Amino acid sequence: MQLHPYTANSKTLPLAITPRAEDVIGLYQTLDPQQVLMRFAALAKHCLPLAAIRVNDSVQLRWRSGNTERYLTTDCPAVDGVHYSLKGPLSLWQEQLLGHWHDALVPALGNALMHGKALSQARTDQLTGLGNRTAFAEEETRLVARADRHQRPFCLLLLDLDNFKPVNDAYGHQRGDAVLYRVAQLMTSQARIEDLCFRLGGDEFALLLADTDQDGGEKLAQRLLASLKDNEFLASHKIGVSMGLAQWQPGEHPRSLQARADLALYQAKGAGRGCLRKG
Ligand SMILES: Nc1nc2c(ncn2[C@@H]2O[C@H](COP(=O)(O)OP(=O)(O)OP(=O)(O)O)[C@@H](O)[C@H]2O)c(=O)[nH]1
Repeated sequence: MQLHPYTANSKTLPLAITPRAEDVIGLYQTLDPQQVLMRFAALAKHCLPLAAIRVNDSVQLRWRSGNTERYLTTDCPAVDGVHYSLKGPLSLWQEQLLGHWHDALVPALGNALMHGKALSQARTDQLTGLGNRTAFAEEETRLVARADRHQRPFCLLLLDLDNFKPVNDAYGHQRGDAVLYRVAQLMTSQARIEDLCFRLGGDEFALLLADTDQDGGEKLAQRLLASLKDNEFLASHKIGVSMGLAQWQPGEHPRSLQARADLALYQAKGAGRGCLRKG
């Protein structure tokens, strides 16, 4: 089966899908992986029962042949092409059909997946793997809309490390990076799965706590504070953490919530650091 090249720039951002893929799925410069998958699944239904499932960076196409379930997996493409594997014996026409799909659609899927990956990288802090400031702003806006609609509480917890600069100065940036990474690890291990953790920049972190009121937020903050204090690596570098907590008020603008949490953080710094203040 011939692999069609896809167009990508030096940063492997997808620029266009191949003309043939365009013919078949009827999408021009498709950039949304979900859209491509939905279109793909819709097309596939005309031929035989099949579902397209996104599994991490792969797309798995599933269908039934008699009583046997078969699948084809496309991996997220390397720069030189798309890898795929076929499971189970196929009839000639199935092979032809898959070949046709493969030729036409896999490059498009590859492009779309790469775009998804690029989008996700643009929202990720490369050092810690947490969401970055862009992701924070998007998620905060989303939470405000959700809380408004469902009348649910949510909290913003801001963290700022104490005495971080001396670590960089005394041991170098690599050690400073290790401190930041450890803080991120402790944040994610203490938070619930639905809490969202971010590094806003430098030694500033944030947590968005969905469906959580001030009391719930305080419990998490105190637990996190204790685990940060107990951490030997951080303690050996005399790293502390100050925190500011604010619960979103109905109708409140995200900027105002941030300002209240920021003020609380400032008060925690003023109160001697290593503690939590509420806004
Ligand atoms: N290692 C490392 N350092 C960084 C990074 N980003 C910012 N910094 C450093 O973080 C430090 C932040 O400075 P401050 O906010 O004054 O740090 P601090 O000593 O914790 O100050 P207080 O909050 O007043 O206790 C600066 O020295 C920055 O150079 C990074 O990605 N890696």
